[in-house]
Formats: sequence, C-alpha cells, structure tokens
Amino acid sequence: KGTTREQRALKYLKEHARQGDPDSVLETFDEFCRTQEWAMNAAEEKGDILDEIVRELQPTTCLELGTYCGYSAVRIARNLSPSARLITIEVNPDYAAVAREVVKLAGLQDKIEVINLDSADVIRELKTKYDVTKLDLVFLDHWKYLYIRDIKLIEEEKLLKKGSVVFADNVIIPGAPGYLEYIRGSKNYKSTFYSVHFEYMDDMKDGVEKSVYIGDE
Ligand SMILES: O=C(NC/C=C/[C@H]1OC[C@H](O)[C@@H]1O)c1cc([N+](=O)[O-])cc(O)c1O
Ligand SMILES: [Mg+2]
Repeated sequence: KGTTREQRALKYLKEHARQGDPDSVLETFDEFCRTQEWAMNAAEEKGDILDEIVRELQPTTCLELGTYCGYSAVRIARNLSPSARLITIEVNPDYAAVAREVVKLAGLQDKIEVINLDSADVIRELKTKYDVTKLDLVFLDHWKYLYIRDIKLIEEEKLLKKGSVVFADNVIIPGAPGYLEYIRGSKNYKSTFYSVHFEYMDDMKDGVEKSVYIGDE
C-alpha cells in the first residue's frame, strides 16, 4: 500500500508530537525532515525570520500561498494575537488534506483556514467572500512562477496598506527571477534580501525576500 511522503510525515507527527502544542509539531516536523525524509517546509532558519516578522508586525490578517503540509501556517499562526487569522491556499488536494490534519494537531484550526483552490480565484474573492479588508502579511511559497501573477492581483484588488509585508520563499532555489525583478523595481515596496540555508540542507544557500508596501492604498 503506497503512502505518500506527506502521509508518512503526518503519521510521524501524530505519533511523536504533543497534541495542541504548535512548537512540538514544528520541532517534530523538523526532526522528521532531518532524520527520515526531506520535505519542502520553510524549516528553522527561514522560520526564524518569519517568526521575527510576525512578532514585530503583529498582523491581524495573513495570507499564505502554498500551504503544502502546513508547517509555515502553524509557524505563523502560533505567534498571532487571539483575534488574528491566517488564510492559506493550497491547490493540491492531497497536500491540503494533510495540512488540515497538521493544523488540527497543532490546535490552531480556529486561527487557520486552509482553502483547496487556485490562489488567483481566491484572491479575487478575498474582499467579497472571505471578509478580508486588508492583508497585513502575505507569505509567497507556492509555484515560483506564480508569485508575480499573484502579487499583481493582490495589488489590483487593493489588498495591501502602508506597512503590509510581503515575504517570499525560494527566491534563489528554485528561484523566482521575474518576481524579484518586479518587486525590487517597484516604487511601492522597500525590499530586503536575506541569504539563508535551503531547508534542512546545511551546505546549500537559498534566499528569502521581505518587501514592505509603501505605495498607494
Ligand atoms: O515548489 C515549491 N513550492 C511550491 C509548491 C508546489 C506544490 O504545491 C501546489 C502544487 O500542487 C505543487 O505540487 C518549492 C520547491 C522547492 N524545491 O526544492 O524544489 C523548495 C521549496 O521551498 C518550495 O516551496
Ligand atoms: Mg518554499
């Protein structure tokens, strides 16, 4: 009976992590990826930067594109204030199913909504269907070639306000050249690049880009 890597990870989390404890879920997931099977989580180093952004920004409404198994969703939500929430979009139904289980295991189902749809379709409906006014934090971690499409859509929908943070994973590996050129060339953002290790690979370098929106609302 063939299981997927994501199903094996979930099984490991259910067997080894403390129910209702987000920190334990994250630590256990990192342990799984270092000792059993690699997976494309943001992991410790990128996660620390994400933690720092969330703690400093104290966002009320967060959007994540590319849930995968929910590692970064749990990472973000564990630091959110009581009324704050995270909407995370995952187009792959198998990943979304695992992510929902991981979110439940972490006890964060009241703060995280996992949506199994295409990101563009959801972004167009955030204001009307998902009761969103503005996005304080956006985490881009889905298909790399879609970062530029979706950030333009988010701007078109006027979902950003001065101070909103757009945080992008993998700008070096696999890379998002079009996105980097766009966001660094835009007068509406102040961007900072962080050189970090690629998830769970201490001898590989990746990069993340933090962009603060300073444009028109
Ligand atoms: O494609 C990546 N993320 C986007 C995920 C894409 C998957 O989720 C939606 C779609 O069904 C696809 O299967 C990615 C890829 C690598 N990588 O090493 O190839 C590393 C990362 O951190 C990544 O976020
Ligand atoms: Mg990634």
